[in-house]
Amino acid sequence: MSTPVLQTAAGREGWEAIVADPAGAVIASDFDGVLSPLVEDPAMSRPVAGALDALARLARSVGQVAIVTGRPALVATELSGVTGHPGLGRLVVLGHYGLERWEASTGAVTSDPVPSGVAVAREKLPDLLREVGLPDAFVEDKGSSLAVHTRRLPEPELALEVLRTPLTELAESVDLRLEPGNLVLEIRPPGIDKGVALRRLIDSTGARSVLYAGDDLGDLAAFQALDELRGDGLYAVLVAARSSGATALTDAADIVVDDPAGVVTVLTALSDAIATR
Ligand SMILES: O=P(O)(O)OC[C@H]1O[C@H](O[C@H]2O[C@H](CO)[C@@H](O)[C@H](O)[C@H]2O)[C@H](O)[C@@H](O)[C@@H]1O
Repeated sequence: MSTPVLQTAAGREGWEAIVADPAGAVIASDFDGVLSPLVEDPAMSRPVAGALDALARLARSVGQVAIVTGRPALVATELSGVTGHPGLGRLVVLGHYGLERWEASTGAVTSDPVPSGVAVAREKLPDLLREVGLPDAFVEDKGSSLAVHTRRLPEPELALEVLRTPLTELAESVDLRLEPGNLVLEIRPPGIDKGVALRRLIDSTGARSVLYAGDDLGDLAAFQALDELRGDGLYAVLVAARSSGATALTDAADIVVDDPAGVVTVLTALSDAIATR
Protein backbone atom coordinates (compact mmCIF):
# COMPACT_ATOMS: atom_id res chain seq x y z
CA MET A 1 0.00 0.00 0.00
CA SER A 2 1.38 3.45 -0.92
CA THR A 3 2.17 6.21 1.58
CA PRO A 4 -0.89 8.44 2.19
CA VAL A 5 -0.72 12.08 1.18
CA LEU A 6 1.21 13.88 3.92
CA GLN A 7 0.38 17.57 3.51
CA THR A 8 3.04 19.03 5.80
CA ALA A 9 6.78 18.76 6.33
CA ALA A 10 6.22 18.10 10.05
CA GLY A 11 3.87 15.25 9.16
CA ARG A 12 6.38 13.72 6.75
CA GLU A 13 9.09 13.92 9.43
CA GLY A 14 6.71 12.32 11.93
CA TRP A 15 5.90 9.45 9.56
CA GLU A 16 9.58 8.81 8.84
CA ALA A 17 10.40 8.89 12.56
CA ILE A 18 7.74 6.27 13.34
CA VAL A 19 8.92 4.04 10.50
CA ALA A 20 12.59 4.35 11.54
CA ASP A 21 11.94 3.76 15.26
CA PRO A 22 8.58 2.02 15.76
CA ALA A 23 9.44 0.93 19.30
CA GLY A 24 9.47 4.61 20.29
CA ALA A 25 6.03 5.28 18.79
CA VAL A 26 2.54 5.62 20.23
CA ILE A 27 -0.33 5.05 17.79
CA ALA A 28 -3.55 6.48 19.21
CA SER A 29 -7.02 6.86 17.76
CA ASP A 30 -10.38 8.30 18.66
CA PHE A 31 -13.30 5.84 18.43
CA ASP A 32 -16.54 7.42 17.10
CA GLY A 33 -16.15 8.76 13.58
CA VAL A 34 -12.58 7.46 13.31
CA LEU A 35 -12.58 3.73 13.98
CA SER A 36 -16.40 3.48 13.77
CA PRO A 37 -18.76 5.30 11.37
CA LEU A 38 -21.15 7.79 12.98
CA VAL A 39 -24.61 6.28 13.49
CA GLU A 40 -27.90 7.56 14.93
CA ASP A 41 -27.88 5.41 18.05
CA PRO A 42 -24.61 5.65 20.06
CA ALA A 43 -25.20 2.12 21.34
CA MET A 44 -24.91 0.79 17.77
CA SER A 45 -21.38 2.08 17.04
CA ARG A 46 -19.05 -0.65 15.80
CA PRO A 47 -15.55 -0.50 14.26
CA VAL A 48 -15.34 -0.48 10.50
CA ALA A 49 -14.03 -3.66 8.84
CA GLY A 50 -10.29 -4.00 9.26
CA ALA A 51 -9.88 -1.37 12.00
CA LEU A 52 -8.94 -3.73 14.83
CA ASP A 53 -6.70 -5.83 12.60
CA ALA A 54 -4.88 -2.68 11.46
CA LEU A 55 -4.32 -1.63 15.09
CA ALA A 56 -3.24 -5.16 16.04
CA ARG A 57 -0.73 -5.32 13.21
CA LEU A 58 0.81 -2.04 14.35
CA ALA A 59 0.80 -3.21 17.97
CA ARG A 60 3.32 -5.92 17.00
CA SER A 61 6.01 -3.33 16.28
CA VAL A 62 5.17 -0.03 17.98
CA GLY A 63 5.67 0.88 21.62
CA GLN A 64 1.99 1.45 22.47
CA VAL A 65 -1.40 1.38 20.76
CA ALA A 66 -4.27 3.29 22.37
CA ILE A 67 -7.87 4.36 21.85
CA VAL A 68 -8.64 7.82 23.28
CA THR A 69 -12.36 8.49 23.51
CA GLY A 70 -15.12 10.52 25.11
CA ARG A 71 -16.89 7.25 25.89
CA PRO A 72 -16.53 5.53 29.25
CA ALA A 73 -13.57 3.15 28.89
CA LEU A 74 -15.65 -0.01 29.41
CA VAL A 75 -18.31 1.11 26.92
CA ALA A 76 -15.61 1.75 24.33
CA THR A 77 -14.04 -1.66 24.94
CA GLU A 78 -17.40 -3.38 24.63
CA LEU A 79 -18.56 -1.53 21.50
CA SER A 80 -15.17 -1.87 19.82
CA GLY A 81 -14.81 -5.56 20.65
CA VAL A 82 -11.14 -5.16 21.53
CA THR A 83 -11.19 -7.48 24.54
CA GLY A 84 -9.43 -10.68 23.56
CA HIS A 85 -8.84 -9.50 19.97
CA PRO A 86 -5.64 -11.21 18.74
CA GLY A 87 -2.67 -8.86 18.90
CA LEU A 88 -4.32 -6.27 21.14
CA GLY A 89 -3.14 -7.69 24.47
CA ARG A 90 -1.24 -4.47 25.32
CA LEU A 91 -3.92 -2.02 24.16
CA VAL A 92 -4.82 0.90 26.42
CA VAL A 93 -8.23 2.63 26.24
CA LEU A 94 -8.34 6.14 27.70
CA GLY A 95 -12.03 6.81 28.38
CA HIS A 96 -13.97 9.95 29.34
CA TYR A 97 -11.32 12.07 27.54
CA GLY A 98 -8.64 10.53 29.76
CA LEU A 99 -10.43 10.46 33.11
CA GLU A 100 -10.37 6.65 32.87
CA ARG A 101 -7.69 4.18 31.75
CA TRP A 102 -8.40 0.55 30.80
CA GLU A 103 -5.55 -1.88 30.23
CA ALA A 104 -6.12 -4.93 28.04
CA SER A 105 -3.35 -6.75 29.91
CA THR A 106 -5.33 -6.70 33.18
CA GLY A 107 -8.89 -5.77 32.16
CA ALA A 108 -8.81 -3.22 34.99
CA VAL A 109 -10.05 0.38 34.84
CA THR A 110 -8.56 3.18 36.88
CA SER A 111 -10.25 6.57 37.14
CA ASP A 112 -9.65 10.08 38.41
CA PRO A 113 -12.33 11.08 40.94
CA VAL A 114 -15.72 12.12 39.52
CA PRO A 115 -16.80 15.61 40.71
CA SER A 116 -20.02 15.78 42.72
CA GLY A 117 -21.41 18.33 40.23
CA VAL A 118 -22.22 15.50 37.80
CA ALA A 119 -24.94 14.19 40.14
CA VAL A 120 -26.42 17.68 40.54
CA ALA A 121 -26.44 18.24 36.77
CA ARG A 122 -28.08 14.84 36.28
CA GLU A 123 -30.91 15.84 38.61
CA LYS A 124 -31.46 19.23 36.95
CA LEU A 125 -31.18 18.14 33.30
CA PRO A 126 -34.74 16.80 32.68
CA ASP A 127 -36.32 20.09 33.85
CA LEU A 128 -33.90 22.10 31.69
CA LEU A 129 -34.79 20.04 28.59
CA ARG A 130 -38.51 20.53 29.26
CA GLU A 131 -38.03 24.29 29.81
CA VAL A 132 -36.29 24.76 26.44
CA GLY A 133 -38.96 22.68 24.68
CA LEU A 134 -36.71 19.70 23.91
CA PRO A 135 -37.86 17.00 26.35
CA ASP A 136 -37.13 14.31 23.72
CA ALA A 137 -33.44 15.12 23.35
CA PHE A 138 -31.56 11.87 24.00
CA VAL A 139 -29.45 11.97 27.17
CA GLU A 140 -26.59 9.49 27.21
CA ASP A 141 -25.80 9.16 30.91
CA LYS A 142 -22.15 8.09 30.94
CA GLY A 143 -21.78 8.04 34.71
CA SER A 144 -18.96 10.58 34.86
CA SER A 145 -20.61 12.86 32.30
CA LEU A 146 -23.93 13.56 30.57
CA ALA A 147 -24.13 13.79 26.77
CA VAL A 148 -27.21 15.46 25.26
CA HIS A 149 -27.66 14.28 21.66
CA THR A 150 -29.74 16.08 19.01
CA ARG A 151 -29.10 13.77 16.01
CA ARG A 152 -32.51 12.12 16.30
CA LEU A 153 -34.51 15.36 16.78
CA PRO A 154 -36.40 16.90 13.80
CA GLU A 155 -34.02 19.90 13.51
CA PRO A 156 -30.74 18.70 15.03
CA GLU A 157 -28.58 21.78 14.31
CA LEU A 158 -31.22 24.19 15.60
CA ALA A 159 -31.75 22.10 18.73
CA LEU A 160 -28.01 22.17 19.37
CA GLU A 161 -28.01 25.98 19.29
CA VAL A 162 -31.09 26.17 21.55
CA LEU A 163 -29.33 23.95 24.09
CA ARG A 164 -25.85 25.48 23.97
CA THR A 165 -26.30 28.41 26.38
CA PRO A 166 -28.54 26.74 28.99
CA LEU A 167 -26.31 23.66 29.10
CA THR A 168 -23.20 25.84 29.42
CA GLU A 169 -24.83 27.66 32.33
CA LEU A 170 -25.86 24.40 33.99
CA ALA A 171 -22.33 22.98 33.58
CA GLU A 172 -20.66 26.10 34.95
CA SER A 173 -23.09 26.34 37.89
CA VAL A 174 -21.75 23.02 39.17
CA ASP A 175 -18.08 23.55 38.22
CA LEU A 176 -18.21 21.31 35.17
CA ARG A 177 -17.52 22.18 31.52
CA LEU A 178 -19.48 21.85 28.29
CA GLU A 179 -17.80 19.81 25.55
CA PRO A 180 -19.28 20.37 22.07
CA GLY A 181 -19.20 17.52 19.58
CA ASN A 182 -20.98 16.25 16.50
CA LEU A 183 -24.69 16.90 17.25
CA VAL A 184 -23.92 16.41 20.92
CA LEU A 185 -23.22 18.68 23.90
CA GLU A 186 -21.60 17.02 26.84
CA ILE A 187 -21.49 18.16 30.48
CA ARG A 188 -18.28 16.73 31.86
CA PRO A 189 -15.51 17.17 34.44
CA PRO A 190 -12.97 19.98 33.87
CA GLY A 191 -9.19 19.60 33.99
CA ILE A 192 -8.93 16.68 31.59
CA ASP A 193 -9.07 16.49 27.81
CA LYS A 194 -7.56 14.37 25.08
CA GLY A 195 -4.46 16.58 25.08
CA VAL A 196 -3.82 15.98 28.77
CA ALA A 197 -4.57 12.29 28.23
CA LEU A 198 -2.02 12.02 25.41
CA ARG A 199 0.62 13.91 27.38
CA ARG A 200 0.20 11.43 30.25
CA LEU A 201 0.51 8.52 27.82
CA ILE A 202 3.62 10.00 26.23
CA ASP A 203 5.18 10.57 29.67
CA SER A 204 4.39 7.05 30.86
CA THR A 205 5.71 5.36 27.70
CA GLY A 206 8.65 7.67 26.95
CA ALA A 207 7.37 7.94 23.38
CA ARG A 208 9.52 9.70 20.83
CA SER A 209 6.81 9.86 18.17
CA VAL A 210 3.00 9.74 18.03
CA LEU A 211 0.38 9.23 15.34
CA TYR A 212 -3.05 10.43 16.48
CA ALA A 213 -6.28 10.10 14.47
CA GLY A 214 -9.41 12.10 15.32
CA ASP A 215 -12.50 13.61 13.71
CA ASP A 216 -14.28 15.94 16.09
CA LEU A 217 -13.82 19.08 18.18
CA GLY A 218 -12.90 16.97 21.22
CA ASP A 219 -9.81 15.85 19.30
CA LEU A 220 -8.49 19.39 18.85
CA ALA A 221 -6.90 19.31 22.31
CA ALA A 222 -4.93 16.22 21.21
CA PHE A 223 -3.79 17.92 18.01
CA GLN A 224 -2.79 21.06 19.94
CA ALA A 225 -0.84 19.07 22.55
CA LEU A 226 1.08 17.17 19.87
CA ASP A 227 1.83 20.33 17.95
CA GLU A 228 3.20 21.93 21.14
CA LEU A 229 5.26 18.82 21.92
CA ARG A 230 6.82 19.01 18.47
CA GLY A 231 8.58 22.10 19.84
CA ASP A 232 10.17 19.84 22.48
CA GLY A 233 11.41 17.34 19.89
CA LEU A 234 8.49 14.93 19.65
CA TYR A 235 7.67 13.68 16.16
CA ALA A 236 3.96 13.59 15.36
CA VAL A 237 1.51 12.73 12.61
CA LEU A 238 -1.96 14.27 12.93
CA VAL A 239 -4.66 12.40 11.01
CA ALA A 240 -8.16 13.86 10.59
CA ALA A 241 -11.21 12.00 9.32
CA ARG A 242 -13.89 14.21 7.77
CA SER A 243 -16.68 12.24 9.51
CA SER A 244 -17.81 15.10 11.77
CA GLY A 245 -17.02 17.94 9.39
CA ALA A 246 -14.87 19.69 12.01
CA THR A 247 -12.84 21.99 9.74
CA ALA A 248 -10.67 23.20 12.64
CA LEU A 249 -9.34 19.65 12.80
CA THR A 250 -8.92 18.99 9.07
CA ASP A 251 -7.17 22.38 8.73
CA ALA A 252 -4.61 21.37 11.37
CA ALA A 253 -4.03 17.83 10.08
CA ASP A 254 -1.04 16.33 8.27
CA ILE A 255 -3.24 13.68 6.64
CA VAL A 256 -6.96 14.07 5.87
CA VAL A 257 -9.17 11.10 5.02
CA ASP A 258 -12.90 10.87 4.37
CA ASP A 259 -13.97 8.31 6.94
CA PRO A 260 -12.97 5.34 9.16
CA ALA A 261 -12.14 3.24 6.08
CA GLY A 262 -9.61 5.93 5.18
CA VAL A 263 -8.12 5.72 8.68
CA VAL A 264 -7.69 1.96 8.22
CA THR A 265 -5.87 2.67 4.95
CA VAL A 266 -3.46 5.04 6.75
CA LEU A 267 -2.79 2.58 9.59
CA THR A 268 -2.23 -0.25 7.12
CA ALA A 269 0.15 1.87 5.04
CA LEU A 270 2.13 2.64 8.19
CA SER A 271 2.40 -1.07 9.05
CA ASP A 272 3.51 -1.81 5.52
CA ALA A 273 6.16 0.91 5.69
CA ILE A 274 7.46 -0.43 9.00
CA ALA A 275 7.52 -3.99 7.68
CA THR A 276 9.55 -3.03 4.59
CA ARG A 277 11.93 -0.51 6.13
O1 LIG B 1 -14.20 10.65 21.49
P1 LIG B 1 -15.18 9.87 20.67
O2 LIG B 1 -14.95 8.40 20.69
O3 LIG B 1 -15.29 10.41 19.26
O4 LIG B 1 -16.58 10.14 21.39
C1 LIG B 1 -17.27 11.37 21.18
C2 LIG B 1 -18.74 11.13 21.36
O5 LIG B 1 -19.07 10.07 20.48
C3 LIG B 1 -20.38 9.57 20.52
O6 LIG B 1 -21.23 10.47 19.86
C4 LIG B 1 -20.95 10.57 18.47
O7 LIG B 1 -21.15 9.28 17.87
C5 LIG B 1 -22.51 8.78 17.94
C6 LIG B 1 -22.52 7.39 17.36
O8 LIG B 1 -22.00 7.38 16.06
C7 LIG B 1 -23.44 9.76 17.22
O9 LIG B 1 -24.79 9.30 17.30
C8 LIG B 1 -23.32 11.16 17.86
O10 LIG B 1 -24.09 12.09 17.13
C9 LIG B 1 -21.86 11.60 17.84
O11 LIG B 1 -21.72 12.84 18.52
C10 LIG B 1 -20.84 9.26 21.94
O12 LIG B 1 -22.21 8.95 21.95
C11 LIG B 1 -20.52 10.38 22.90
O13 LIG B 1 -20.78 9.94 24.23
C12 LIG B 1 -19.04 10.69 22.79
O14 LIG B 1 -18.67 11.69 23.71
